[in-house]
Amino acid sequence: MTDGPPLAEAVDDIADDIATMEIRGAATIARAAADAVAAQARETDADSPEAFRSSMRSAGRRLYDTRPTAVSLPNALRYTLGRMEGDDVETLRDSVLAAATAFTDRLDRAQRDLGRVGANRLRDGDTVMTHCHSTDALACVEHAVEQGKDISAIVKETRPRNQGHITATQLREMGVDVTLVVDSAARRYLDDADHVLVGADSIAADGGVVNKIGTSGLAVNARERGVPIMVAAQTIKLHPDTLTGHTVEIEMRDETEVIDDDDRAEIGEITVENPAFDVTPPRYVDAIVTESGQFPPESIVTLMRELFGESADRPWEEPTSGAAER
Ligand SMILES: O=P(O)(O)OC[C@H]1O[C@H](OP(=O)(O)O)[C@H](O)[C@@H]1O
Repeated sequence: MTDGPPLAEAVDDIADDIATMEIRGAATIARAAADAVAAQARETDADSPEAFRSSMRSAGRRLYDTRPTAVSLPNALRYTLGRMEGDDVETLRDSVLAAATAFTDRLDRAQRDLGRVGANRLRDGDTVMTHCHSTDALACVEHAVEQGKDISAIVKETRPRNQGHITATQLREMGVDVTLVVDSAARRYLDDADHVLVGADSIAADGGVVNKIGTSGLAVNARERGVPIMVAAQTIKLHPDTLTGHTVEIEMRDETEVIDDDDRAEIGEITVENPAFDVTPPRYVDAIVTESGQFPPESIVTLMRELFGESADRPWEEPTSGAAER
């Protein structure tokens, strides 16, 4: 719970579901955040413009504090809260609802357009190796299949939460042949792969790709084997804070995702670490596929500047004292 203006039930529910990963995947999180913002705008009983703005910021902070790594979440808040305008409650409410709808429409369009670009990199008969579960990455395969290409997949299970099982299920629904392997078998099976295809939770200004833990090791092995590494990431994955030198916070998740309490007790005193993400340096990435085309990682900064300028707003934060409220 957050101190401050009351939150719509949907905001608390969605925030809890993001934190516990009932809702997961960067694009899905962004959509859920926009839905939560819309619910707050609809349901708040704020009766003055100031109270309305404060209530929306409060919802934004509750959502922002759930998971730290996927920038799609703050970018969803930037888009929806950043377009809040008006001098009365009804106009403010309408502006937020319109922004939330526009944002989710853009998400759908971006993933479709990105899928079309990514599919062009896949040839008939190709095999992709996947890591974790990414809707952006799967959009590329789906589009290639729709083009009539025969695509196979080697799917890494992706410990500790086994999101590879979701990938395998969805690829089968597309009619793709799937071979599921444990993470440690990846190098052995890279010889059978034509591409490594992964998503991203955040992309830094230097082209570094923040994605599920294990991506960087996979990329290094793929480079050594000569297998190209393709990252599918719509532009809401671009992390504007990195333009000004900030680093991306890597989420550390609960130890019980790695080992249950009984097994742990049996082993004796140990330290357990569970980072959810790692950073793949740009030199191991061949292409970042976005809805605006594909980019070598080193030039992604140009796109980032175009979209965000030089700095990133934080419209969920309280204005500093003395600053005029927009
Ligand atoms: O936006 P889409 O492409 O669906 O997902 C992007 C990324 O989000 C996931 O994180 P988590 O499972 O939420 O920790 C994975 O790391 C995946 O590559």
